[in-house]
Amino acid sequence: MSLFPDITELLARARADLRMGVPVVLADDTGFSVLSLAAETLGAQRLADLRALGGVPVVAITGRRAETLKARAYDGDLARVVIPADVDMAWVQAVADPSDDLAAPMKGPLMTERQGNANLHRIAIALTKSARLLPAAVVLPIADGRAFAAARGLTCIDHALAAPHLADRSPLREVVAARLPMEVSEAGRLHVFRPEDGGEEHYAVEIGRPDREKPVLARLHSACFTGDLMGSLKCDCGPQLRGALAQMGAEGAGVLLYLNQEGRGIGLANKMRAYFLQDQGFDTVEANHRLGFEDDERDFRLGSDILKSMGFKSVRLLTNNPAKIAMMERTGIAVTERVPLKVGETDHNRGYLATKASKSGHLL
Ligand SMILES: Nc1nc2c(ncn2[C@@H]2O[C@H](COP(=O)(O)OP(=O)(O)OP(=O)(O)O)[C@@H](O)[C@H]2O)c(=O)[nH]1
Ligand SMILES: [Zn+2]
Repeated sequence: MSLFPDITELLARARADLRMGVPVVLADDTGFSVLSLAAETLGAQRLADLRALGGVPVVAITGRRAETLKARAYDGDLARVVIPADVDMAWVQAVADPSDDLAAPMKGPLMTERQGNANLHRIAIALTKSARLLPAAVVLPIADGRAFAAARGLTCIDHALAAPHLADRSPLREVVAARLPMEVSEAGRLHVFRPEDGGEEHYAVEIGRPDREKPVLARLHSACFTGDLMGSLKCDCGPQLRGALAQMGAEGAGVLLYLNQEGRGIGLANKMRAYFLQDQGFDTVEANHRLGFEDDERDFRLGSDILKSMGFKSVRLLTNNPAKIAMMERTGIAVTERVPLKVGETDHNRGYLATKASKSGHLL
């Protein structure tokens, strides 16, 4: 029945709910269900109301965050930290947010759950990540979640339907393309791609009319508000963006994908949290881990999705990142040449570039 929202639509709704601080219900096929809220947007009243339901609420955090907090992650990739009855909102937020880890370390040991199934907690964390919030969810088991959700107008997510969607990217559709004369080339065109799941749109800037049968000069650029637009000296994104476009203009052909994966896929707010940690002495990778993220949360497969839908089969890829080359090759876009893109080293980003080379395998 097409007048009911499908799982993609329900997930989009759940992301919006979590960003606003509204709970969502997660349910599996065994009759187990939980109420889940994003730790970042949890309000004091909702915590009190959650407690009034009875049972033991936990904060589900990633294994990365658990490592920093020295909490035992019995589920491997995540830990279920019990919320003691006598703590307040600030405690929950300190579990999720590393900003005060050094100034006001949490008094441990944190108790983590070992029994039971963490599948719904895993979905809860994945939802907070895809909502670009801190990767931490307050989770409480409830009886008959589907009826609970229906009675309160809450979004209810079915585990079996949601799991494959959260692990994969959503199909993209080209919405529009139009001529865009630019400084580097008057023969520019901007294409806008929209995912089915209500997520971020991505763009392709096509320069000239590249031959689809030959390798095209291409760049997969990830959004960096601070570097691309503000002239930040902390990274090399702005010069890379302009350098890539200039080279395409000079050659008369190329395609630059502008992927809205700000902060290597963690969003601008989390990237700024990472910058706050970097000012405390952590490097770019350590900062991501302390927040509970992996080094790089981007999905480059959508780059090959866009290139293929534009008719390209092979690329000369402007990059220093071997992961991008590997992902293109694995997803059916041949990389005939790596074109190095070394521009914009400053006193401020020298350490950042060195960390990317030593920890993330970037080519110098
Ligand atoms: N989380 C996090 N993201 C950052 C930081 N500095 C820059 N970024 C983001 O990193 C991404 C940079 O991506 P790219 O320019 O594609 O860089 P790359 O993966 O190094 O690959 P190439 O530039 O192709 O060699 C952008 O999304 C930036 O917003 C940081 O310190 N932390
Ligand atoms: Zn940047």
